[in-house]
Amino acid sequence: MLLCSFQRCPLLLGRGEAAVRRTGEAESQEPTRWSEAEEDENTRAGVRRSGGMSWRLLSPTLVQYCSGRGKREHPTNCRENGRRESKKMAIALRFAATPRCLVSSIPPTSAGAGHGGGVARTGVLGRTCRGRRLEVAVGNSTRCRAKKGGGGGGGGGGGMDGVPGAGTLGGSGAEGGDQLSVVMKFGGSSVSSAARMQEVAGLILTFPEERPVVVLSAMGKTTNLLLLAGEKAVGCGVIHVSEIEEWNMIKDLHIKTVDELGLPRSLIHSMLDELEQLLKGIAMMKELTLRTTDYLLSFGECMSTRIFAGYLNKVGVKARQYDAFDIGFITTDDFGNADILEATYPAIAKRLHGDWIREPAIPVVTGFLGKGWKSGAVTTLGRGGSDLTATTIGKALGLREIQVWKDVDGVLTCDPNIYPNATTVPYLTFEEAAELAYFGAQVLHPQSMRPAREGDIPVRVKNSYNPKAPGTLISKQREMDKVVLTSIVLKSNVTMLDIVSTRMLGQFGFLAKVFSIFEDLGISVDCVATSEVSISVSLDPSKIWSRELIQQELDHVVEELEKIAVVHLLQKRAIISLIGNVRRSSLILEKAFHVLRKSGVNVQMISQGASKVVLSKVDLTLLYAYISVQALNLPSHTG
Ligand SMILES: Nc1ncnc2c1ncn2[C@@H]1O[C@H](COP(=O)(O)OP(=O)(O)O)[C@@H](O)[C@H]1O
Ligand SMILES: N[C@@H](CC(=O)OP(=O)(O)O)C(=O)O
Repeated sequence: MLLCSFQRCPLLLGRGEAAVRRTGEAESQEPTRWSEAEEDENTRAGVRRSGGMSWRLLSPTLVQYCSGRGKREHPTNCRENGRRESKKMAIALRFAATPRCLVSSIPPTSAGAGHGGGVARTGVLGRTCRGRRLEVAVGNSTRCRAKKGGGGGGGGGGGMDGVPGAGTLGGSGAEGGDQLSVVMKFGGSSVSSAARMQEVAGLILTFPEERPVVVLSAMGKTTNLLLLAGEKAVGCGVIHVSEIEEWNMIKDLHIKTVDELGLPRSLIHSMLDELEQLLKGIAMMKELTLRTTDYLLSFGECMSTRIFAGYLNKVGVKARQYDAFDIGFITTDDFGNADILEATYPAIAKRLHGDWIREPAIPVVTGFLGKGWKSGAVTTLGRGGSDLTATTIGKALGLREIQVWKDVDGVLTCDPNIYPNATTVPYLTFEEAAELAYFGAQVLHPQSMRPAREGDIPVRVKNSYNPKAPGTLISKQREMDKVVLTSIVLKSNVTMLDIVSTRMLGQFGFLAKVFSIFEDLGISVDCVATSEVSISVSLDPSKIWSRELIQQELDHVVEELEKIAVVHLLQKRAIISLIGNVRRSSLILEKAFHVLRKSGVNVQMISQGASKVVLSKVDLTLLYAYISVQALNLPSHTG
C-alpha cells in the first residue's frame, strides 16, 4: 500500500536534478485503513524494498533544512546525518491546501554602537516538498535540516542588604571550580513589572546550587511600544514627541518599576533621556531606517537588564549587567533580523568567563541584541530573539542547560490562543522544536535551537508563573516509539509562487536556474514542491517576518522568473505544520486529510517538514482548532 502511495509522487532527487515521477494506479484506489502494526511493517518494507527510497524521501527535507536562513550546514553533511538518523527522526508534515475557494569570513572591524549615556561602544571584530495539487508523498524521512561590568546600573557587586540568605547563589563563585552552570532566560511577560522582577529574582534564588547567566527581554510589551513610538515620531514633529502615548507608557513603566523596587532613578535616567533624544531625532529626520529601528528597540533590553541587575545587587545577590553588543555578540548587518556570526562564541565565552573568574557576579545580559560586524551598529536578532541570545550563551560557555522561562507551561500541542485546551509537550528533539519554531510557533525563536543542537545542550522551556510545572525538555533524542502527533503549528500570511515550465520536462538545470534567481535577489525559500513541469515554493517566513516582503520585491522576483517560466503569485496562504513521528505518517495524514476534507479544504501541496494553506473564505481559526482537536486525538498520542 505504501509503495502505491509512493508511486503517485514525483520524487525530488536532489538539488538541481531533474524530478522523476513513478507512475502507478494508486489514484484510483479507495483509501485503505491499516493497523499501526501493519503500517510500521509497510514503512519498513517500503524502505527495505526500495533501497534508494529513503534517500529520495530524505532529500527534500535536506534541501529545506539546508536552505533556510541560519541553517547553512553543508548539504553533504546533512545528507550523511540524514541517512544515519532517518529512522528515528520525527517529521513535520507540510500541506499546501486549497480551500473550497482557495485564493490565496568575518574580518575584524570596529565602530561605535550606542547607548550608555551617549558613549560610543568600541567595536569588536567579528526545503522541499514535492507534489503539486493532490500529490502526496509518504514514507520515511529525516532532516538534516574588558570592560568590566557592562554599561551602567547594577554593575559590579552590591551590598548584602537584601533578602535573607541572598548572596549565596553560586556558592563561593569561581573558586573551587564553581563555574557558570545554566542560562536562565526570562521573556518580556516574565519581567513585565516590579512585582514580576521580584518574583523572578526569588525564582532564581530557589536554585541555590546553580550559577546562572541571566538573559532578559524588554519589560512586557516595551518592544512593541518602542516600535509604535518610533513610527509616530516620524510624522508628529519634534515638539510633539513628548506627547507620544507609547513613549509616555515606556517612561512611566520603567520609572514606576525602579521606584517600586527601591532603586535610584539614575539607573535608567540617562537611557530615558537618550531615548527621548532619539525619538526627537527621528521626528526631525522624518524617517525611521531599519538601523535606527534596531537602535531604538535596544533600549527595552538595556533598561530591563539594568533594573534587574540593580535589584539583584540591592537584595544582596551580586550581579553584573552586560549589553550583548558590548561583549562580543557579533552579527550580520541585517537590521531587524541579524544572524549571529561564529566569532561570537569565543568572544562572549572569554568575556563572561573571564569576568566570572576575576570577580563572580551573576551576569545579566540583554537578550535580542547584537552588533553588526561591518557597521558596528546595534542589531536585533528578530522578534523573540532573546531565546537565541540564551542558546548562544549556552553553547559558548558549554553550560549544562539552557532554561527559557515563559508565561506558558512549556511548548504546547498548539497555540493556546487558538485552541485553549492545548496541553504541554513534555519532550521534543531539537529538530522538532526547530520545525515548530521555524513554521510559526511563537513560543521559540526560529533560529534558537541551532546553537543548542550544535553544542548538544538541553533546552528547558518553563513557566515563570508556574515554576513547579515540569515544562518541556528539548534535547538531541527522545523515545519516539509511542509518539504519533506531537504538535500543530500555523503560519499565516505566507507568500507562494507556482512556477511552471514545459522546458523542465527531461531537462536539467531548470531548478538551478530558478534558485539562482532567488539567490541573486536575496530571497530565501522555505518549502519547495516539484513535479516534471512545475515548482511551487513558499518564501522564507523569516524574511517576511522581519519586514513585509514588499510588493516591489515580489514583482521583481516574478519578473525575473517569468523569463524562464509561467509564474503565479499566491499571497496570504498559510502553512499548517504537523510535527509528528515519521513512522506514523500515514496515520497522521489519514486523520488530517479527514479533517481537511470535512472542512472543504483541498490539499494543494504536501511535504515532510510543514504545510500551507491560505483560506480566503474558510475560517482558518476554526479549521486549525478543528484539526487540533481531531488530529491530536490520535490513538496512543503521547506527545
Ligand atoms: N505551541 C505553542 N506552545 C506554547 N506557546 C505558544 C505556542 N504557540 C504560540 N504560543 C504563544 O507563545 C507565547 C510565549 O512566547 P513569548 O510571548 O515569546 O514568550 P516570552 O515573551 O515570555 O519569551 C505564549 O504565551 C503563547 O501565547
Ligand atoms: N523584546 C524582544 C525580544 C524578545 O525575545 O522578547 P520575548 O522574549 O518577550 O519574546 C521582542 O519583543 O521581540
